[in-house]
Amino acid sequence: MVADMGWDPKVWEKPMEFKPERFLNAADATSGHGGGEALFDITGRREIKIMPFGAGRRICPGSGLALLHLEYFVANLVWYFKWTAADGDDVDLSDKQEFTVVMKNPLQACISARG
Ligand code: HEM
Repeated sequence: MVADMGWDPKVWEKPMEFKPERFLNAADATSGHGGGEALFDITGRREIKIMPFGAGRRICPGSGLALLHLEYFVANLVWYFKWTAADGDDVDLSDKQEFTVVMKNPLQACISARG
């Protein structure tokens, strides 16, 4: 059901396309209000288009900490390593049923330390 939300073309433009820029301009995504117009709201206060932390009274109380931590973590990975796609890499986001549902052809990244 949560996955169906993410694939709903009435909610997301070209939902199956990898378009991380759809989440840009979302400075107030966690608070649901504040500066800038958010393209989405993960708190479910205004609308529910995506709910990685649940919604309502039992929403994850650690979401603020988690988002801060993840931003720091990803920023460090970008800062310390050079990222390139593996030769002949062809990402296919379609479902493949294994023990869990996985990507048919996941991204294979080559990383090397920045000099
Ligand atoms: C990326 C990281 C995280 C994700 C995706 C996540 C996601 C979730 C989800 C989906 C729920 C269930 C919400 C519901 O029942 O509607 C939840 C609950 C909860 N999370 Fe997180 N969480 C994350 C990190 C954290 C962190 C860092 C903490 C604490 C420091 C935390 C503490 C909790 C607690 C205590 C609950 C239970 C809330 C309740 O039942 O009232 N979570 N989380």
